Amino acid sequence: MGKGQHLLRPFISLGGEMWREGKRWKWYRLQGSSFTILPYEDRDLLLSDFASMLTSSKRGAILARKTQREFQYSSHIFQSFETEFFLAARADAQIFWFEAREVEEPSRPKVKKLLDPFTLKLEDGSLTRVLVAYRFPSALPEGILYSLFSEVSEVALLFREIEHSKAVGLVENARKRRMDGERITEGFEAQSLGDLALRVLSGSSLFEFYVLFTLIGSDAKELRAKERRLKALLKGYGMDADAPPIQRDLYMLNPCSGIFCIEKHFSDGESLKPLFFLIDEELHDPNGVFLGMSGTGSPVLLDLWSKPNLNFVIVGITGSGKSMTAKVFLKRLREKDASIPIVGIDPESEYTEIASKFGAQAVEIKERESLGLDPLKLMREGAMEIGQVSDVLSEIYSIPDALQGVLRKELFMNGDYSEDIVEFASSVKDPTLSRYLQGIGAPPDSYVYEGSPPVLSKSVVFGLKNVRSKKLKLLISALISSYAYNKLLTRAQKSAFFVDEAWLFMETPSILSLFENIARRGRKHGTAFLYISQRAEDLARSKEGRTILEQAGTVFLMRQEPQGKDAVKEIYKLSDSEAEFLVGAPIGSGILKSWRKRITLQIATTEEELGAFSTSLGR
Ligand SMILES: Nc1ncnc2c1ncn2[C@@H]1O[C@H](COP(=O)(O)OP(=O)(O)OP(=O)(O)O)[C@@H](O)[C@H]1O
Repeated sequence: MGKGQHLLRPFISLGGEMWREGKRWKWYRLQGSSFTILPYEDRDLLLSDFASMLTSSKRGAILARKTQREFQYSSHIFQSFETEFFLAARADAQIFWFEAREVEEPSRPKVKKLLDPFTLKLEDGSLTRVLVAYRFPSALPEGILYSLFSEVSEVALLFREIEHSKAVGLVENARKRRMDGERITEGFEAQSLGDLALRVLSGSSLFEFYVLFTLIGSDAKELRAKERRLKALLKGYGMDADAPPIQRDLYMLNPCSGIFCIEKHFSDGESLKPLFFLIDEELHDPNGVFLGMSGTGSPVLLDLWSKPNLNFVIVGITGSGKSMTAKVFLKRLREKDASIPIVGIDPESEYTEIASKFGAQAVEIKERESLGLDPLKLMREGAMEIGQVSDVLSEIYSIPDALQGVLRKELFMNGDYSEDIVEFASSVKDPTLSRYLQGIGAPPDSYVYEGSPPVLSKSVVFGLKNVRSKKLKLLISALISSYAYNKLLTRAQKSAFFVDEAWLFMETPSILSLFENIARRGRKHGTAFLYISQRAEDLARSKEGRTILEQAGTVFLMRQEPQGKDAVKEIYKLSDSEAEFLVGAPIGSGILKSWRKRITLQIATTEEELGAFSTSLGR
């Protein structure tokens, strides 16, 4: 379209008033949220807040601004985007939505000159063009404006409440004219007029509103390309926008230039809900560990200790990037604070090779090696409770329910009189129970119990790949985690305990519940519990597994099997599209849910990390 035609557009009209009434504005910074991946009920709440904020502000502007930033981790620079949201409202309005915080008017580069009627040159040398939406379809998908951020540097919604008596007159008039078959020119096409009239007549506020898009380019070519792409995007939604020749005013969020104003559009608060755009995916815990980039390109910083619950669950199919996530997290955690001890249970010995990267000692456990993990001694040291010892032994030695009470009683009565668990097993009076416990005194199990336990320095990862028997793997994991937790973590102020391949334990509820117990006690000692697993759907089937999944303050959901997605969908109340997203999630990405926040996340690794932390298969 030739530029001259802009002047003929019907959306500049005469009769403007000053929009911004001098200096009686207050600016607020508003908090965005990851609207698009929230459950429907949470979205509805946000939309209602949005409508309430408009109604209470009465007149103002909501502004979203995207800035490209460089984010540095170590010596690596990552390109990131930050979206900031502002509200300009009348000084007497009470604003408390979206964590509104009063701020100075956000500074922007000043206009240097008008290059042509549709292009501004800014002080920083960039070129700017402000487009105004002049056609809206009768139904808009929610969050639409947010989807335009790929092209647009700023989105602004200017709104002004129409005095009620005037509003009633306006909608009545428009309705009459429509009934008379007259063309509606005043922007009522955004919603069904009948509904709007009803709502306005029953007391809803009517707003005059404008939607502005600010494009910024380093030169005319880039600006033109952005404008073309934006218009194409808008067309897809049945919207049109163009640049009117009052660019200086529009840049200052003023829809009028002297007596010229851009064409008015009207809506009530309810119908403005789809224009909600306070959307970003940000998780910036102060002092958090850098994990990667959110879906909106913002760096994600996670501080587990700032959450009311320190558990961190990472679930995804094999190869989705779970261990990479855990390794990167642990390494960067230690870089931030070298005093944090880490204990890890590593059934496939994936971490032992690289344990030094997060300052941990690697203990590779072999099957016929004295480990000194005597449950009686652990009990005496306070690392395990009688109930836990009895549950673990019952499961490992397949003791029938009827005899479990007997075992517990024996432990209670005679535990203290036996030197060690082998002696205890041979002194058990009940002959049937005694038969079940025979394995305790014979190899290979006896190796687990005899000798002295490993001397542990500050942090340790136990690799269990060489323990082939699943039963022994489970037994050793249970005992060694209790031992190490008690030795290393209970005295620290902050610590981390991780279990990879946690699905291995799903058939042994006693061990899961031991972990769960560590997680629960961990809160008191500041122990962050990382629980890394495939097969979330299988885990969710056991009571203990489900508790761990449900109660984690932070969860990273990575790629899921099509047939397995339903469990995570149900537990974490995911929408259909989120569940679908997880089925196709690329390596290293997924949905991170941390306390009240929910974002999509791509784990960012440096070359060095990728090289060091990839499994041989991955490499
Ligand atoms: N964020 C990432 N960026 C790039 N590549 C990655 C990322 N995460 C993982 N990978 C690659 O994918 C491979 C598999 O990842 P990883 O071992 O973490 O998967 P996993 O989910 O733990 O699998 P398993 O359950 O089999 O242990 C890695 O070896 C690495 O090469």
